[in-house]
Amino acid sequence: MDDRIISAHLMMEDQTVELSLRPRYLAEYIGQSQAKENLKVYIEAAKMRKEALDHVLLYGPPGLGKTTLSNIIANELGVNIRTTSGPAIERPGDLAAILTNLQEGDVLFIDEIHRLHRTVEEVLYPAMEDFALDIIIGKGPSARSVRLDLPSFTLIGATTRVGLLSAPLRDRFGVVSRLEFYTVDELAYIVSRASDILQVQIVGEAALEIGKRSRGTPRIANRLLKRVRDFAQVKGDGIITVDIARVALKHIQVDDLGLDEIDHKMLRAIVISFQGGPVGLDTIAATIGEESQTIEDVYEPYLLQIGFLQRTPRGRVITPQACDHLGLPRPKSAD
Ligand SMILES: Nc1ncnc2c1ncn2[C@@H]1O[C@H](COP(=O)(O)OP(=O)(O)OP(=O)(O)O)[C@@H](O)[C@H]1O
Repeated sequence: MDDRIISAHLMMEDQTVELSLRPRYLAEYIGQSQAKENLKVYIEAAKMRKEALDHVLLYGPPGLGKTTLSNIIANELGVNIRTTSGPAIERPGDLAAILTNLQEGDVLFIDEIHRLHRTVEEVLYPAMEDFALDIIIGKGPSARSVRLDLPSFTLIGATTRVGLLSAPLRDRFGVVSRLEFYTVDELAYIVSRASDILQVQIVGEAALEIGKRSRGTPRIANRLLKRVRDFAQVKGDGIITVDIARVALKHIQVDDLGLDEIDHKMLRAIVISFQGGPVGLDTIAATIGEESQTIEDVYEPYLLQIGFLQRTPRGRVITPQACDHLGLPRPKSAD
């Protein structure tokens, strides 16, 4: 179970708070200017033409706001959104039931779309292309295919692993947007906005401090804010000052770049046990007792982004910056 404070995965405790913090309009959605500007134009154009928006694929590490953006798109279009996920649609019939219940122009949001079963994916192709459902009636030689018209709709697919999408599925998305890690200033803004909604007073510098340690990820920023708020209430007078923020973050063991004990353990293992690498992902995973996939999807992207790890064909290699941050001597491979 992935229950680290700096996990970008959605946790039970996040759910109620996330709902209240979720921006509802593009104007409230901070950052991601490239994706946002383009979507603004496409949404406007679809509304002018009174047509469904082209299908949209959103990809990037977890917690960057794919679900939030999908809800905003539906909201801006003034249509309903139906939310499901790749693994939840077990059979073609399940997808057919969802598709036939959509109304003209609706958004169908499929999270983790890379996990759709092949047989389900095949139902999606004509649905995306022609807004039609091909149903096979009967069995054996007398079987025949009947085409059923569907209302026009927008499929929004979200994935953390775009490389796992089959080419025919990927090709059917007219709009493909990669969500990027957020800057510290953007995260500080998200923290300030969330504090307003939660009615907690926070000073600008404290919001920046939380932003710096949120691994470029709004979900983590909001979670850290909640923990820091607790400290401000119990150890202070309820106001989040920079000192309170620092004390709280120290207590919850998130360092000034947002790394926790497991990140430290992993990076240290690469330096000490594997002389800085290259070392294979599975070996790292076995050494620190985490799943390779979790490391690859959730933790590693940020370490790559801040230049602490490099991916080479022979495995992961530590960088001089990472050694300096950990206070360890640079191995030969890192120089
Ligand atoms: N651009 C943004 N501006 C303000 N808040 C944001 C933004 N993006 C995300 N958030 C906040 O972060 C939380 C997590 O976002 P969201 O659930 O959309 O992430 P996600 O990328 O869909 O994650 P997952 O990959 O787990 O589905 C939201 O509840 C919202 O409060």
